[in-house]
Amino acid sequence: MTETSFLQARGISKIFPGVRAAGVKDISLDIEQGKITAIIGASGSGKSTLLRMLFGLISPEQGEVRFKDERVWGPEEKLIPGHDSMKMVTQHTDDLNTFAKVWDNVASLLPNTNLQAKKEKTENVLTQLNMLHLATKQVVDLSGGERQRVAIARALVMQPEVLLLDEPFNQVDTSFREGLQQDIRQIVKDTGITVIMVSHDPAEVLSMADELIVLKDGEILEKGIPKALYANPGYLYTAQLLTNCNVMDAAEAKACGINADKSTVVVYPEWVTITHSLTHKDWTVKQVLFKGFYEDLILHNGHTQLRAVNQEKGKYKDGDTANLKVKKWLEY
Ligand SMILES: Nc1ncnc2c1ncn2[C@@H]1O[C@H](COP(=O)(O)OP(=O)(O)OP(=O)(O)O)[C@@H](O)[C@H]1O
Repeated sequence: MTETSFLQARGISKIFPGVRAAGVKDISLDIEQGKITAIIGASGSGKSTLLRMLFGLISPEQGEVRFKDERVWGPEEKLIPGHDSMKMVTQHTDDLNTFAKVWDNVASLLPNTNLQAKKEKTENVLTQLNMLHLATKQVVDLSGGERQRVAIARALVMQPEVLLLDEPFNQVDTSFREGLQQDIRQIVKDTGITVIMVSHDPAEVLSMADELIVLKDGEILEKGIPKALYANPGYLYTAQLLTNCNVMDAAEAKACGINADKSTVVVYPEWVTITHSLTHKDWTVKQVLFKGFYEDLILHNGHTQLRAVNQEKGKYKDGDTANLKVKKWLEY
């Protein structure tokens, strides 16, 4: 078995009939063991369908999914749909028993054949997810973020080889989200579990994933490691998924000092440097948006609007004139 044959899809398709026959079209991919792979794409691009096919919840109409060189069976071929070595967590934590304690929600999934092992496994997983202190609380008394942790603990206690996460942090507020993301990264490091996640959040996929797969209209547009894809996305679509970038035509780019060969120019906000200027009055600060440890400046030159990151908070106010320089840009 080669390293790349851990989990693989070969030419899988699933088209849902309708006005715009949508779904997943002829996808082939290899998921590396012990890594976090994130599937990103616009709404309706087929992310969830792909994840569900990898798990065996949807049968491909063409092609096949293989896990450790064996076919992943679809729901028609298996009594309990979903591969036994995989577990999936979505944003809907419906299968939690809200009136039972956290401990029982997790432990109840394990057999009673070895009570000591049952206790140890439950304790381990609650410790890994930093929720041992909540063990005796009823789920009904937990916050949305804590409930998501219970759902993940229930998946992990079964010691799956693959954990599939379909936007599991959607309902979780930012502070909770980051803690959970860190814990999952740590669990991957400690246990070697393989994670495949679907997410809309650029910050989340960039910080968590080892590999990104970009889906567009049911097909893989490109893939790569987050740093490389962020720095040099092959498509405008990817750049817009990964960052709130400035998109201009060649004439607008010229006003920013860019001589572009192609028709579309992309400038990330952090690639714009600004200096106060009393002589160059081309650009005016239209808005200063406080972002915590930095500011976003919305600059205007009469025709073009540009978003720039400013680390020197308080330096600019609405109406200031500014000189700007673009350090880097992408052309499409
Ligand atoms: N059971 C279904 N029946 C009909 N069409 C479906 C079904 N499931 C998905 N689709 C369609 O297939 C396309 C892909 O859906 P999917 O949920 O995989 O996309 P997604 O990228 O996960 O979207 P989102 O980010 O909005 O969740 C969409 O156009 C969707 O409407």
